[in-house]
Amino acid sequence: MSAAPTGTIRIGTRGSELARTQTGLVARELEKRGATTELVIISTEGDRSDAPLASLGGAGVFVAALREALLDGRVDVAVHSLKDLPTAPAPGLSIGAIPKRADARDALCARDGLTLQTLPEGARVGTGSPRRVAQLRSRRPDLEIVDVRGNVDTRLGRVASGELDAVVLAVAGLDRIGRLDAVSEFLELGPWPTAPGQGALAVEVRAGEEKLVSALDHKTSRVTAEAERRTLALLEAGCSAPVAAHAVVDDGLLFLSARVYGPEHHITSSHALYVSDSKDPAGDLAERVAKELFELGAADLIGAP
Ligand SMILES: NCc1[nH]cc(CCC(=O)O)c1CC(=O)O
Repeated sequence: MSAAPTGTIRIGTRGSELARTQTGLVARELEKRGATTELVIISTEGDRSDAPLASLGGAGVFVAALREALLDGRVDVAVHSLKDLPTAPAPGLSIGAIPKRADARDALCARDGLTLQTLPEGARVGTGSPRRVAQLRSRRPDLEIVDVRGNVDTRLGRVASGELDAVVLAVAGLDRIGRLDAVSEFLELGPWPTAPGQGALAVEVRAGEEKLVSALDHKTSRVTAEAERRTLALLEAGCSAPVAAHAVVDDGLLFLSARVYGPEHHITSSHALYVSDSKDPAGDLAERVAKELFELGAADLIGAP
């Protein structure tokens, strides 16, 4: 592979439509600020294989190939969906920017405009996420939940073909690929909190090269996403754990609510603190919330089969 022309920022992306669109958004923002960019598509084991994700080593396979390309110097920037990034820091790499976050909600995409309430008894609903499975079970124990994976378009196609009655997807992803038309019900974050970091992008660079992208960083998006992800890390739960979290900043106050789902019930903890009262508001708040979740029995729920 030849070196990039001087001054061109090479941005690595997965090949899916959603990934390319997300990367395009970041490229455009960098170009607005005077950079020249080039998209480099990195195909990953997760994209090439139909094997169950868990057998490939989890969602981390999508991330690992991009990180290798960064560390090898094949690309200068990698764009990830923040919720797909493991919470452990990657040696030699750094999240240089978390741009302004999109809608963090999930949506039901059902045939004929059906909602969670109006889906017929025993309807077939597709999702691959243990959190979404737990949420569906708690709202509608009668539904038949079908394990699905693949790109957003593939999942929507299984509803269009009649194989499934509905799928649950992130609003942010649907919006980015122009498929909000498929939504039959927006699921509000109070009753239906979503994955830590959902709706946010992570712009990763080699450590020390943060300046390349730091202009794209959005403070509020970073502190809220970080509070949610720090909670996940403290719970020692991975990206496939049935954990939901939602943080907002309002009038200088950072609110964080996190929920852990078990087979029979869920537990929730919510706290708030003034951002200006702490050197590490996201970390401090996450600690309070995680501590309370442990007191409520989180360890048993996360360990439950
Ligand atoms: N796990 C796949 C994934 N990773 C990021 C998004 C959507 C975009 C986002 O949440 O930022 C999706 C699809 C989905 O969950 O519907």
